[in-house]
Amino acid sequence: MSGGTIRVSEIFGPTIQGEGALIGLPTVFVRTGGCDYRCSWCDSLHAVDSAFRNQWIPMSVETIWQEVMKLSGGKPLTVSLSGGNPAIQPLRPLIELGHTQGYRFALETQGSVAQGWFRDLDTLVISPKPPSSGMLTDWDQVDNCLQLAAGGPEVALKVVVFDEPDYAFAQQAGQRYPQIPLFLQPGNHTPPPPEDDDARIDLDGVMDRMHWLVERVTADQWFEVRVLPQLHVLLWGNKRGV
Ligand SMILES: C[S@@+](CC[C@H](N)C(=O)[O-])C[C@H]1O[C@@H](n2cnc3c(N)ncnc32)[C@H](O)[C@@H]1O
Ligand SMILES: Nc1nc2[nH]cc(C(=O)O)c2c(=O)[nH]1
Ligand code: SF4
Ligand SMILES: [Mg+2]
Repeated sequence: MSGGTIRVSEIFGPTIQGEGALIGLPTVFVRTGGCDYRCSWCDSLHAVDSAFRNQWIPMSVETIWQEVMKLSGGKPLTVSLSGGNPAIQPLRPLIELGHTQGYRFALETQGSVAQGWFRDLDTLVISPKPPSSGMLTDWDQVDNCLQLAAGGPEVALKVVVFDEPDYAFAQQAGQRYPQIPLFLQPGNHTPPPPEDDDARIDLDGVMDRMHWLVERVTADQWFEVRVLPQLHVLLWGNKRGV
């Protein structure tokens, strides 16, 4: 066994990456269990809420890798590491193993925990949490994440926006990191678990927020930002495993 075990909520795919910088790219997801945050609107509570802890399996790197290989048919692709907060798991050995076989790794995190192995990633997406989440962003930690990633992965920022205060927060993020591509993503209202498979998100609300966001950034002549919906949410709602 190489390294410690990783707490896994689910492994699924291939599907397409539905969000941000890699939108549309075929990918296999490894979703880790456990998060140091609890956002009011988290759409992945099954990987956050300790009520689901019994569904998080401690897996060896080898077992995870077998599953990724099976799902991808052994053909290298980008593995998306999400959660929960994947940054609290010992992921370095998994990334090292996958790289030896030509796979790439994109990791999604809120930027609250920085790891030395961020530099080994191919893509790092930091998604600082706006006021509507109820969480407080520690920008020093986001800085640490970016410092540890320097010279390594492509980095992008992604901010979920539900309302005007969230939009102002996103503008601050853009001003703080003018060199880093910034993606704005309208929030969705997901019904809480155990509803999953067919649970309907408020698609009309998502579309309204998307329209509003486009109007907002164009009226502000904010021409550096990118506005994208969650493509997988438009296609499948909050269904798991896609
Ligand atoms: C479930 S999180 C897991 C990774 C990490 N904990 C994070 O928040 O970046 C993956 C992405 O989904 C976004 N997200 C979570 N709930 C959402 C919602 N209700 N609407 C839109 N995006 C959401 C997060 O902001 C993050 O960018
Ligand atoms: N297709 C697809 N794209 C995604 N992008 C981010 C996701 C996530 O939940 O982290 C996600 C997800 O769950 N599915
Ligand atoms: S940080 Fe990410 S996984 Fe954790 S509660 Fe917030 S959106 Fe959910
Ligand atoms: Mg999701």
